[in-house]
This record gives sequence, structure tokens and C-alpha cells, in this order.
Amino acid sequence: MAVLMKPRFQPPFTAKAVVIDLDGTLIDTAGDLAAAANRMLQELGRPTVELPIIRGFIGNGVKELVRRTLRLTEEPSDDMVNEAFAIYMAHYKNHLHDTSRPYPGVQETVEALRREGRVLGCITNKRDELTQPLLKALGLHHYFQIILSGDTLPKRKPDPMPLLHASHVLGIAAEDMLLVGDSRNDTEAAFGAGVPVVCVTYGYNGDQDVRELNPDAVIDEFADLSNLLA
Ligand SMILES: O=C(O)COP(=O)(O)O
Ligand SMILES: [Mg+2]
Repeated sequence: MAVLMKPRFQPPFTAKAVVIDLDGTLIDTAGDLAAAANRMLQELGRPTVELPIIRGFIGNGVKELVRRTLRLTEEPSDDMVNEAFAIYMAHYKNHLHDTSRPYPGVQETVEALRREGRVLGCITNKRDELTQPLLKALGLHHYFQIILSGDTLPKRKPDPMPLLHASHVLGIAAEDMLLVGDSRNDTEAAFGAGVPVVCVTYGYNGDQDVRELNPDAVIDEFADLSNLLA
């Protein structure tokens, strides 16, 4: 039986545009996301949880993180999720960067990519009202020519729509782009859009080793990206 294989890409990548995931790839946000989750649980009179548990809930936006956190106690109704989400957001919006910081090497590397004339984008499932102030506060915002959040377009990762939209807006073919991410949402989006994808090993992909996602390359540190580019 013929097996359909996705077209494979290999380093060095052309990477005229480098589009980068936010949570778990650019910025280590787990501490602030977990603090807001615990604040919400306290207000709801529920037991708090350890950071590694919340880490495993990151990647599909804050609302899904809230739903997954509530499920630790019981399957929540939509009304319950909405109520908890409001509590979560009231806290998280004001504590976006208490402890969240860019991962080591991020600042230097994005600067170098810009100097090389590459176009940079940020594609995240985070809501735009969170993405924009967080990137600004940590001094990363101005590096990106395009920023697509989880609620910018009708569909988000793992759908290929944000990548295809970026390709269209930037006028750069999918195969000349590169996505850098930390999770299955990123690899699936890249496969669907025909964009080469590199995974970082330090991010949020639950207990799963990112190598099992079959990315085109894997890096242990963000700065290692430079070695993979043409
Ligand atoms: O879960 C989120 O809020 C977003 O996650 P992402 O930046 O890794 O897409
Ligand atoms: Mg991520």
C-alpha cells in the first residue's frame, strides 16, 4: 500500500521568514500562567496545583487551560468555564510578566536574524490582548513584522491558516518560511501549510519528546537556530 509522506525539508533552511511560537518557545510563561490558575482555583475554593501540571495544559490558549485545570476536580459546564475564565483573566492580565522571561539566547538570536535581513513573525494561540502587551513588556515586539494571535483569524494552530495567512501577507512562499515551535500544534500547522518546522526541546509539549512529532530539525537552545539557516 502506498504511504503518503509529507514533503521533507532539511537544514540549511532558506528561512526568508522565521515565524516563532510564543509560549514555551520565545518566552517561558508557565510560572505566570500557573500562578493565575492557582489564584483562580483559590477563589473557587478548590485545591491549588503544582507547576508541572499546569505546564502540561499550555498550548491551546488560556480558555482551554482554564477548562483543563477545572477538569482536575470535575467536568465543568460551559458557564463554569466562563466564570472561571473571567477570574483567571482578571488576575493574569495584570501579572503577564511577573516571572515570564525570554528563554536564553532569544533576544540575541532574533536580533541576528533581523540583521541578516530575515522577516520575523510570531504565531501564537495566546489571545491578542495578552500577546501584544507581553511582547512589548519584554522588549520583543518590535522585532516582528507580523504577529498572529489565537483570536486574530477564524482558525488557529494546529490549523495551517495562520501560517498560510502569514505567507500571503508577507509574499513569501511556504517552503521559504520556517516555523519554530514547541508542540504538536506547531508541527501539525507546519505540515498542513507545507512550512519547514524546527522544534525546541525545552518548551511545553506535555510528557512527549518533540522528536516523536517528526519535525524537520530539533534544537536544545534557541540560539542553535542560527546553525540551521542558509
Ligand atoms: O496556550 C497558549 O496560550 C498559547 O500557546 P502558544 O504560544 O504555544 O501557541
Ligand atoms: Mg508553544
